Amino acid sequence: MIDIASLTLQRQLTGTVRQVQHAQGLPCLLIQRPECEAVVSLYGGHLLHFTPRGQAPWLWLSQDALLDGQHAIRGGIPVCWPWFGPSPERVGAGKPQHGFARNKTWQLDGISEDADSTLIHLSLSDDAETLALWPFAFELQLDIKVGRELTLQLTCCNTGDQPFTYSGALHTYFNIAEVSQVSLAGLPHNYLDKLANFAPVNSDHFALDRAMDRVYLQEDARLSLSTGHQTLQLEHRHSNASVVWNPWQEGAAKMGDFDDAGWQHMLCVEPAITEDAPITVLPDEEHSLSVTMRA
Ligand SMILES: O=P(O)(O)OC[C@H]1O[C@@H](O)[C@H](O)[C@@H](O)[C@@H]1O
Repeated sequence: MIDIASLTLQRQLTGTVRQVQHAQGLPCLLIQRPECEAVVSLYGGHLLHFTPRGQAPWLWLSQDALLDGQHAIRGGIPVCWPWFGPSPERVGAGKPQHGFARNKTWQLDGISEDADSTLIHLSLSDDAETLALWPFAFELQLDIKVGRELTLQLTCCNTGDQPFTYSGALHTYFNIAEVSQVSLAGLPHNYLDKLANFAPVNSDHFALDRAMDRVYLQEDARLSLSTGHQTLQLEHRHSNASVVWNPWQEGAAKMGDFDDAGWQHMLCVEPAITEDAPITVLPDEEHSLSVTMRA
């Protein structure tokens, strides 16, 4: 979890939002409200931390996460866009896993506050670097609403004159008390097992007792996740899959930014648009992927 004491105050932006800098250099927004506390990194448009008052943090962040603004951040909610997973054929081989949005610095467009929530508006547009990876003009908007509950809405607008096709995910790392205490309800009985070359598997029981990297094909999932700290209701919108991932001990050990004990305290449950059914956005049109989480 992020240490709020490692954030240096730079500027009070509104009654509930301060611009801060993490000790490793990352520019962030610290949101403190009577209902909750949250930290958003402008690098990646990345929610690092969300804790409703009186509860355990909802999100896991690796103790070894690289918060230097040069590397994708291990934990929180990375934005995977404009593709999910390895670069697909239509994009060309050898491009960054999960797209480029998580490795770009986003712009703060505005902050709206009301009696029970704060809404952070971020955006990212094409530039020479993104056009070299993916030759389309776009504006990507991320609205993060924090209060007693949490909503993220990722909207991509086609600002060019060619249609584009995308996949993506809000790659949420949940903070769990202990792997054996996790339950996840609302999944279909079939999934594609990425650890077995996407083999279809039929199973009516979910237990977090091994490495998993699963694609549950389901539109607009309604899931109930018991983390051992609390039970969260997850409402995915305009997604076609829920991706469930835990690398387990061996997998985590291969990742330099994954702390040794971390795999026992995290589970990713990700609203995703997968390459099975990517979305095409016409010029001047837009598409949104979103999630709401409530205890
Ligand atoms: O290490 P990365 O690029 O952040 O990806 C982490 C994981 O993200 C998951 O969403 C994928 O299903 C996994 O296959 C992948 O290993």
